[in-house]
Amino acid sequence: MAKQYDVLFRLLLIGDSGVGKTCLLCRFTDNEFHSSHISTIGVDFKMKTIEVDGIKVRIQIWDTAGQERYQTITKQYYRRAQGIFLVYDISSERSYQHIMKWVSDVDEYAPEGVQKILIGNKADEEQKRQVGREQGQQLAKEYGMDFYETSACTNLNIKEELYLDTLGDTLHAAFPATSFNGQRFHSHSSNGGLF
Ligand SMILES: Nc1nc2c(ncn2[C@@H]2O[C@H](COP(=O)(O)OP(=O)(O)OP(=O)(O)O)[C@@H](O)[C@H]2O)c(=O)[nH]1
Repeated sequence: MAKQYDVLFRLLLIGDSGVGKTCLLCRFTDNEFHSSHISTIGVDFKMKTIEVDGIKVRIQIWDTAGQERYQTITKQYYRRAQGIFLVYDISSERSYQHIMKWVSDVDEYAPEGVQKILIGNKADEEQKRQVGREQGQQLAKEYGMDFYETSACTNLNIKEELYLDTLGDTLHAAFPATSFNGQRFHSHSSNGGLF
């Protein structure tokens, strides 16, 4: 049977409960949005395969429960991640304040040098905004992270570039001939679940 991919990357979504991690994942992989909040139990994942300059890149995106009671389980997944999205909700100052705690968990449990990306989600909720864009930029700068404001609801900034930015250096190291400027031919998704 033909090999289904050339390289596999694991990305992890972390952040407080309710910031929109599951919705971001559903947008990434299935281009869907659900308005209900069903808290993730433990860990879940979905996959997406994209083709970059002829290289089949399988991206496994892990969605972790934000609730404190699952932290022992979720932290076990940090060490296998190549990229970590730290998510807060722009309408929740509290979720933004907690990013410091999530960063210290990454420092403790993830491999050294893992790519970190700060995400301010729910950017469509302008009227309820409690966290300025500059605050996000400032925090990202402080910790050496890239920063995006997104909306899983309106599909703002949720595109392949978001994770290709994260993985670009790693992919380039594995396939030096790849420029990442080539045409992306197709992508498809599949689901998987744990717990
Ligand atoms: N307006 C708006 N609502 C969103 C957005 N993303 C998620 N939500 C809503 O926020 C709520 C929580 O979203 P989830 O994706 O379930 O949150 P989570 O971070 O996975 O939560 P846990 O699984 O408990 O950790 C749901 O009601 C979503 O519909 C967004 O970009 N904009």
